[in-house]
Amino acid sequence: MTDSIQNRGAARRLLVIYNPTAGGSRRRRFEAVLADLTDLGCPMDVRPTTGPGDAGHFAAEADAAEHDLIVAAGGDGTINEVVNGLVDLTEPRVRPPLAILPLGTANVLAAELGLQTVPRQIAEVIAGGAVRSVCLGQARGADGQVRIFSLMAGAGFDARVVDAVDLRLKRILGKGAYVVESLRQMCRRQPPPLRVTIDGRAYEAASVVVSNGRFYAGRFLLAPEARLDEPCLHACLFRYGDPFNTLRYAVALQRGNLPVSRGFKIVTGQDIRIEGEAGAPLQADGDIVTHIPVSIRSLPDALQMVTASGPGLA
Ligand SMILES: Nc1ncnc2c1ncn2[C@@H]1O[C@H](COP(=O)(O)OP(=O)(O)OP(=O)(O)O)[C@@H](O)[C@H]1O
Repeated sequence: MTDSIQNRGAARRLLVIYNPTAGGSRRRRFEAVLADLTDLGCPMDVRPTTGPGDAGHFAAEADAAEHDLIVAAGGDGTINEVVNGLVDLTEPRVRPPLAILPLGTANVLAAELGLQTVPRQIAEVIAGGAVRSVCLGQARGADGQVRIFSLMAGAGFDARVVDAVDLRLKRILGKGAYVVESLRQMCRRQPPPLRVTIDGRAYEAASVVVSNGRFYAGRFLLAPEARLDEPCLHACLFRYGDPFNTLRYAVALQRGNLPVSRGFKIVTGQDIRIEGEAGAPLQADGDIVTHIPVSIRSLPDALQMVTASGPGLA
């Protein structure tokens, strides 16, 4: 499939799955990219979503005979839905590769793939960027449902923040809403530690983020050795959960030195089990998808993606 799309010669035929509410509506960027794609000769069908779930259904219905590429236009949540629609583990069939048009607040996957927010650059990557295999993660939660993630899955502090963040405030403040919720969560009761088992070895942590890529919450460095095209998950273990250390971790993340901070450790692995207080939430790619206990594993070469030459690729 990769070769056929690159050797076809003709402009890529696109199916654009568009979340009009992403990032508090970045309509101008969206329209500028579509205009540039038209300039570059790409024929396209645009399918706007009307609510949660649509993006996944549109992706699952995509037909490689009609479209050469799916373009997920939205934030990391929309991209996650599209990825879950494209990767059907029970009934594998040929589906078009995925490109992204970042319109969200954090756009972590765009950062991994080396995409900027300049419309012309985004359009050029969609129209002509190389197609590569990337690895994904799979989380099976307490409800038995499988959810796929491209970036990360987290339990503990960050999942509680994602779970409780005020979505109306997010529309107004963007990332600032997460800062407000983080401060609120710091003042709340600290739950018992998580037990994280990585390829058979057990660890204890206040929080864990299982990362498939390098970045977190934008372009902040979390797991420097992680690469999307390598089949290995990086379990980032936060030993402490008290307010002082949580604040210290947040400052270190901002400064780029979290990976060498005291009480932070990265353990790589393929199979990861997270246990702890029953019913505690698990976030994947920035949305709550299930609850612990959860089993996570790496899915090698699970998806074809259009990329620039980003830092998140080996
Ligand atoms: N038309 C729609 N109306 C309301 N919600 C939608 C619609 N389409 C998709 N959604 C939901 O919006 C949620 C958030 O979307 P998305 O993550 O793309 O944007 P964002 O939250 O602004 O960006 P980021 O993830 O970078 O913070 C998704 O989980 C998706 O289910």
